Amino acid sequence: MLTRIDLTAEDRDAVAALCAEAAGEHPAADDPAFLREAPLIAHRMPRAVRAALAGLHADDGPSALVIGGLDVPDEAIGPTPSSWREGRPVPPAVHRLENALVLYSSLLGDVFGWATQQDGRLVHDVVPTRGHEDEQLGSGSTAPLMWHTEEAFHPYRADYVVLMCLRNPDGVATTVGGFDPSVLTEEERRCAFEPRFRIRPDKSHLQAYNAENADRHREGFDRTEQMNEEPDAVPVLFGAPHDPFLQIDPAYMDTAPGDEPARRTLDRIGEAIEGGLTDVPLRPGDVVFIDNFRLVHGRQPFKARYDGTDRWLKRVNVTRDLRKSSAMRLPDAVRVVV
Ligand SMILES: O=C(O)CCC(=O)C(=O)O
Ligand SMILES: [Fe+2]
Repeated sequence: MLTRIDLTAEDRDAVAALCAEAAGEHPAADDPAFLREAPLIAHRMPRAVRAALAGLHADDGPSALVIGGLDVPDEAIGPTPSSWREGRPVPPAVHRLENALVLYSSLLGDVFGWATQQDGRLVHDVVPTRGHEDEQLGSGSTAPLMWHTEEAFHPYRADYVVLMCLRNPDGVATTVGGFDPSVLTEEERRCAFEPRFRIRPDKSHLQAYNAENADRHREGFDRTEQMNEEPDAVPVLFGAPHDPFLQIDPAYMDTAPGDEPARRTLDRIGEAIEGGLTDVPLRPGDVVFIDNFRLVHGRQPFKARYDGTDRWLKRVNVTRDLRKSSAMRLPDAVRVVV
């Protein structure tokens, strides 16, 4: 399910040099000119990095990859922000690490964001936030974050979710799991491929969690509201019957009232996933790439400290084809899906 490579000392220096060079030329990791150039710069990444990401992209082996070994200077990155809204301006050491995240990611596809999440930012902060402890959100803590497909509700969800660890003092694990369709009966398999399931947006896409750009992104909030009130019926499995893709988020999902076979099928898939979850405790400098069509992910519970030393991840969404969402993007923000 998961492979891991660690940068050699030489490769670590090479990656750091590219990130520093880019930081000298572009003001931020989400700067449009940097994003435009990132695939080109990434051609100069060490061969081991390019080979590992090409392997994931080929889609014929393990569906998650950890690239470890980036240097994270704990002092220089500053305190863990208390929410995704904080942490600006980005300290130079964090800017360079965000560059690494974008450069790695651009070897897989196009980095993009959501108008309705973290105010349309492309590089997200995943940090525990006061008041969210028991929420099914990246900013939760005491409650386990139930495994899910990222943006399972959305037709243009990421092909890959990429998480970079800056800090994780208690070794809290990200969970990763896949699904083996052979556990289903023929009838259940047919049911899973039929549009009998409804997936709602998670709370991070609600306007209340995104106050600042509410007007600019009105269309996006209206659409998510609509998806929340009247979710389309979708299948839970799609693609090749013998090797299906998965869209599932049990915490935000149901079946039509009275559709017992669909309920049973969903439960069966859920049990199988649950039984095969793997803990991936990220260390500072680890970047995990998760194939969001094949694997689900979540997080073990933990106790937040709220003292600037908390667990801190950076997250980007990557699509293999930004064009497919063109009808749902803002004209002046080509990488933001509304
Ligand atoms: O905190 C984690 O390890 C995962 C959180 C998560 O699900 C996400 O950021 O999409
Ligand atoms: Fe997630």
